[in-house]
Amino acid sequence: MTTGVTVSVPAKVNVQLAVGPLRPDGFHDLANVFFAVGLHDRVTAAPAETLRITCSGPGAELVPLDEGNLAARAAALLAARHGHPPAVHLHIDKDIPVAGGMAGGSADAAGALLACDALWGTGADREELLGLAAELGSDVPFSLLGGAALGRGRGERLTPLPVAGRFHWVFALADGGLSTPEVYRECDRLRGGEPAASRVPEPAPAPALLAALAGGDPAALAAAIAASGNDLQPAALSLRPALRRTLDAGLAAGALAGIVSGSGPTCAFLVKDTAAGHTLAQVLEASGTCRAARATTGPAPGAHIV
Ligand SMILES: C[C@@](CO)(OP(=O)(O)O)[C@H](O)COP(=O)(O)OP(=O)(O)OC[C@H]1O[C@@H](n2ccc(N)nc2=O)[C@H](O)[C@@H]1O
Ligand SMILES: Nc1ncnc2c1ncn2[C@@H]1O[C@H](COP(=O)(O)OP(=O)(O)O)[C@@H](O)[C@H]1O
Repeated sequence: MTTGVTVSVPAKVNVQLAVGPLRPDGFHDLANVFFAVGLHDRVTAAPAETLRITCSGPGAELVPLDEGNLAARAAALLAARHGHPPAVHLHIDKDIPVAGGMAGGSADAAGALLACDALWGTGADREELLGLAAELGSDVPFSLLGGAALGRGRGERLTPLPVAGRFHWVFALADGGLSTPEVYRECDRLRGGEPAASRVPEPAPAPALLAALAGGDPAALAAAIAASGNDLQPAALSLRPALRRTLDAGLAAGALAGIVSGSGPTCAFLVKDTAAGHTLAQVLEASGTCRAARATTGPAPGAHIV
């Protein structure tokens, strides 16, 4: 008897996020260098009469349990495409910070696609799942893929990137989230508003950053992050000035690089090894500039059945 299918899905950090002009459809063209890390949500799909969502873990109370939940939308989309009734109980066990700039909702959507496909036997291939993922959100395809990848377009057109070895990270989790559309709007405002925000040059990945990933060189990656960085960081800092203190605390404690993760407010710090990660996490927690700090590594594999 099938009791349920559980899928594990990683969080991401954007080691480079170059944001281009505001497009007429309200999105921005990106050069988005995604990197999957070892914080995971687990999505379990179990047989049910209707579509039902439950959620546990830190921040679960912030996750919508209605049809607005990205995992519910994923299940409904897959069901509709295959003429299957959208009947499933999805349980989300969260470890990815909610509204933290680490693609937690996208992870849950990717997890729901894979788990429902297995539970229902819809037999969607990789290409179909990636297409459905792109309909659900710009970051959802990468949650399926994992590893490291360059996202073009609004972030959904992926090219896998080679990475040598493992990179060590510490994530400083913040109290409260930031809204992704608000951060993009603030980015446009800081650029001088329309039409100036539409005249920004086309975004491009930094060759030195891609070489540092491929070479497995943390010092070179740190230099490339400092040089190319995250175009949404000024907007996140403008909306949440306290993040400056978090970044300063991590850098003062010896991190190789510090960067706001995507639209924030999580801050990501690159460190040289496991020991440095544990020390930095302790120092950050003691600094009072974050709610909690987590040391982990990447690249992590994309959504997979466990
Ligand atoms: C900023 C990033 C970086 O990876 O992630 P987060 O930090 O939110 O996790 C992504 O671009 C977030 O992608 P995702 O969260 O999937 O966004 P979507 O649901 O597709 O879009 C939400 C809203 O964000 C804005 N948006 C998103 C993507 C993009 N390339 N340009 C945009 O302007 C639009 O206002 C859009 O209506
Ligand atoms: N399964 C889900 N998990 C988390 N948030 C979700 C989910 N479905 C919808 N949301 C909504 O998406 C918003 C963005 O959450 P999330 O994807 O965690 O952050 P981010 O876009 O910063 O990476 C949340 O505030 C929440 O209202």
